Amino acid sequence: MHEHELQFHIKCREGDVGRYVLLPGDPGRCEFIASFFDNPVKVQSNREYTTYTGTLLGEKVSVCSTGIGGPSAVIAMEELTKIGADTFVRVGTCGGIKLDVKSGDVVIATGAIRMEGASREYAPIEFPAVADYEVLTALVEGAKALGHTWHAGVVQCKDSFYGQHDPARMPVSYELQNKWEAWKRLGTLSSEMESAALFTCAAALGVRCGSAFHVIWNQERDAAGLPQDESHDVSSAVRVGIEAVKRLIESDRQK
Ligand SMILES: O=P(O)(O)O[C@H]1O[C@H](CO)[C@@H](O)[C@H]1O
Ligand SMILES: O=c1cc[nH]c(=O)[nH]1
Repeated sequence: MHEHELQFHIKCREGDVGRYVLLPGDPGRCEFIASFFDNPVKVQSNREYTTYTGTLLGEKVSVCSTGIGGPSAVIAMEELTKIGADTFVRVGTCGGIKLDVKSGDVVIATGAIRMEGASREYAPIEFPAVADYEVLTALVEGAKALGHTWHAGVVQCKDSFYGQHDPARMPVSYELQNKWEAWKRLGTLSSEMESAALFTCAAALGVRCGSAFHVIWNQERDAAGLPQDESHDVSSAVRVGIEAVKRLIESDRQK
């Protein structure tokens, strides 16, 4: 499929999106993210993929939702790359694992555990799913500038949301629970679903990708009997993502 052609899933073509694209999972988050752009326009909506384009600092930027999980996320990345995007910032939600990661905090992924399927079709399992250094740095600088409570480190990705939340119910509980214990001992910050596939796909395509998340809750704090809220306001993570894109635009202009 060529760049001038309408892409099969996102239904966008060359010219519809900017070089910089924010990638939320939830299509319902796109309008809010686009409200930070100048002159945002809804470009398309098909399946889980809703796309808006506008500008930041005079540069064309877009937001495109990816749905839940690695398979649909890498379809978005593949098709957006074909029509000119080369820098991706996932803005998602996650559940905390490390005890000091609390509801309402922002987590920035330095790398992602590949306990999912899509990345295995891009790289052997020995290849690490890591964030692009420039995007990662921009996200950390953005979080610091905005004064949010943030953490940077490894996140875990999986394909089954309920395998994370109710592992004992699964016939493979012996595997899920033992691995979860390992992620805890290894200091893993939180769990989400798309970054491992996106980071690995980005490496295969030669594009840049990083991720920032709003922490909804922390099941390990619950298990430890620690105080715990549940927060669904994703605006801090979105602002960190927008701030990072602005920083990337500025630093790319210096190159
Ligand atoms: O809020 P989003 O970006 O969808 O991210 C997280 O939320 C979904 C699960 O509820 C998964 O997509 C997970 O990665
Ligand atoms: O606990 C959570 C919260 C958001 N997304 C996940 O995958 N897990």
